[in-house]
Amino acid sequence: MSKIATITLNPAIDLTVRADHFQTNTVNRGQEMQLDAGGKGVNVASFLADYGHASAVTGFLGRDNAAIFEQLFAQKRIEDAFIRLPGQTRTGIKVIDEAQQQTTDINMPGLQPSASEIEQLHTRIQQLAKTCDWFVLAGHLPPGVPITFYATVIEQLKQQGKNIVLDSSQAALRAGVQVGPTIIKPNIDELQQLVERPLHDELSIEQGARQLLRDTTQLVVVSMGEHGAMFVDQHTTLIAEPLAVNVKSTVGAGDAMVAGLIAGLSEGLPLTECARLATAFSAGTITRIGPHLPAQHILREYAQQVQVRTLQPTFGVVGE
Ligand SMILES: Nc1ncnc2c1ncn2[C@@H]1O[C@H](COP(=O)(O)OP(=O)(O)OP(=O)(O)O)[C@@H](O)[C@H]1O
Ligand SMILES: O=P(O)(O)OC[C@@]1(O)O[C@H](CO)[C@@H](O)[C@@H]1O
Repeated sequence: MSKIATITLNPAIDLTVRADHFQTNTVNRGQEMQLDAGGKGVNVASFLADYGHASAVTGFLGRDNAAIFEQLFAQKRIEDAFIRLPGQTRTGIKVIDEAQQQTTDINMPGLQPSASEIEQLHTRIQQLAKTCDWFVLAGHLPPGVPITFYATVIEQLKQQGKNIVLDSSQAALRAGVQVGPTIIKPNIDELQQLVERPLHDELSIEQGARQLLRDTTQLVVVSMGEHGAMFVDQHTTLIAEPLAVNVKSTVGAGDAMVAGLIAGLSEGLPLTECARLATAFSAGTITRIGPHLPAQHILREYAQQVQVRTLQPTFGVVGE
């Protein structure tokens, strides 16, 4: 079975507050509150562990509040290859409103690593490359890290024949996309930023996603929230409809999709089945708070329920 490494330069302790009928500029009353170790790559590793896949995590963790992460890694047998920095990992505020089915995020900038700590991380990634076949590069870069960080790592890992999934945003995503990671997982906002135009319907989203394909980028997965997800490769465009579940929190829904996709691909499943499994992982996490999934047999049942349809691909339309 493939071993997977996730790289999170800017993890977060997610403070989720449920405040139904949440409104800005007024006093809100909360109903429940929970703290979880989070950040995109941490979530991906946590979901993979729930499904029985071994993984390693790296990036930067603040030494002063690392305990919540260390507990998660120990509980789920995730290899902890994080570099410790002085200070505290950022906190991410997540306000969930079950009544209006809304999630509001406030993400802080995070701890700034020094140049030598960034160098240490490059070395750590090279060490992980000795045992891992899949690399997930995920999340916003912290202050002080060059926006070309992901691009540099992708180029190195590609030369070593690794599979790389990129899930980031803004300039770091743009730079990373240019060097051709194996898979890119933008949401609609991120895809719009990349192609610099509004994407209003399935056809325009498909054209935008197809623009990112190249020799080395074999698959673009566009997550579309309550509208499901689009899977675009050289030959096919699939749309996986979301499952009708009772949504508690959508935090980490995209990370679950990345985890499900890798689980499917490393099992050698065809794209349609990968799309089903990825959607099942997302459905499994949005029914709860925190980066956790239901048991494997429930995920497999969910996967069987996911409707996947084919969209007629529009080869060559954009950029002609
Ligand atoms: N309200 C919803 N109802 C049903 N399924 C949902 C809903 N929101 C998200 N999903 C499922 O989760 C998947 C990923 O969601 P989304 O597009 O919100 O990811 P994302 O923006 O990358 O999330 P994050 O960055 O928080 O991980 C969707 O493709 C869909 O299958
Ligand atoms: O600031 P970034 O790195 O873009 O996103 C961070 C974050 O919102 O992503 C995860 C959900 O995907 C959360 O656990 C975490 O707080």
